[in-house]
Amino acid sequence: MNDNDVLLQVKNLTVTLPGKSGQKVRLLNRLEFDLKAGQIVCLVGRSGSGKTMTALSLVQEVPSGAVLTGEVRFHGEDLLRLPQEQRNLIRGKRIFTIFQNPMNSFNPSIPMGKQLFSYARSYGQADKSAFYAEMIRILEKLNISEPALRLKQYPFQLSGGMLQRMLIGLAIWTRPEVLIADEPTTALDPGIQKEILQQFRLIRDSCGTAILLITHHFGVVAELADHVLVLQDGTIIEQNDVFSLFDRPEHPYTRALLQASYGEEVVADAAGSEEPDENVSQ
Ligand SMILES: Nc1ncnc2c1ncn2[C@@H]1O[C@H](COP(=O)(O)OP(=O)(O)OP(=O)(O)O)[C@@H](O)[C@H]1O
Repeated sequence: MNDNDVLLQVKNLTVTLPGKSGQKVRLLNRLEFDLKAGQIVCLVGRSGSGKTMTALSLVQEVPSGAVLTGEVRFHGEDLLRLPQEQRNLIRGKRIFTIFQNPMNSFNPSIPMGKQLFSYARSYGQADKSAFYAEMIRILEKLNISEPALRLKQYPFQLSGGMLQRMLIGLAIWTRPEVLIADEPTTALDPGIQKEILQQFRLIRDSCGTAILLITHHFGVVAELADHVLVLQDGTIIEQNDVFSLFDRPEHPYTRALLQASYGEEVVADAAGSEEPDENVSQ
């Protein structure tokens, strides 16, 4: 990897909200980092440190009233200054996002397969049966039972964990240049978590996708990350390659995070969080 491989370059990224007494509240403070082709970057930090806000900022989806400044350069072009139409062409296929609540990503009144194919068609996939066959293969790998049936069902008929895997499946089908995933496996059981993380590695290896993965788990970081960003109160207080960060964490906050998760298994978070009933609303 060299500097020419930088796909996404974040400079001075700041998000402010108007506060009660007229003072501005900074939710993100001058973030600077790069995502290179084929690199997995993990973003870690305590709850409320701004991890989700960072992901939202990268695709210009900050809450209403919030002001986003700085630069998010994709192949050198600043997304914050691109016309909406051009941004929309990049978002979705070239930059794919997986957020925590998968229900928000789907239209509740359209069967899963139909909306997945409609997405695929908008990116040039004309052959419906080839698309279904490929999606079914991907969904099987993600441990979705009866994938052909699931594609006929509506989102409300699937559990949250299944919807999340549908979205992850679509990301795998898409082979994006950049994948931004906010705690994508938290709600899933340990075996499935491992498989999904493995799939992320495969996308990276086979397509050179740059992945920004938000996680609470240093076990996941140790297993997947090339580079780590540590966020505290909206500021990146430390970033380093994964080996250096584990060997020589410089900031006391990073050391505290590492200590708190010392001995944690890769999938410890999901232990005991069994996936809910698949046919929630049937
Ligand atoms: N819609 C919103 N409007 C105003 N402030 C918000 C909004 N969403 C988040 N915040 C604030 O932004 C800050 C960062 O929140 P964010 O959700 O990014 O944290 P996080 O690190 O992702 O936390 P968690 O690990 O719990 O998901 C917090 O102070 C939060 O209160």
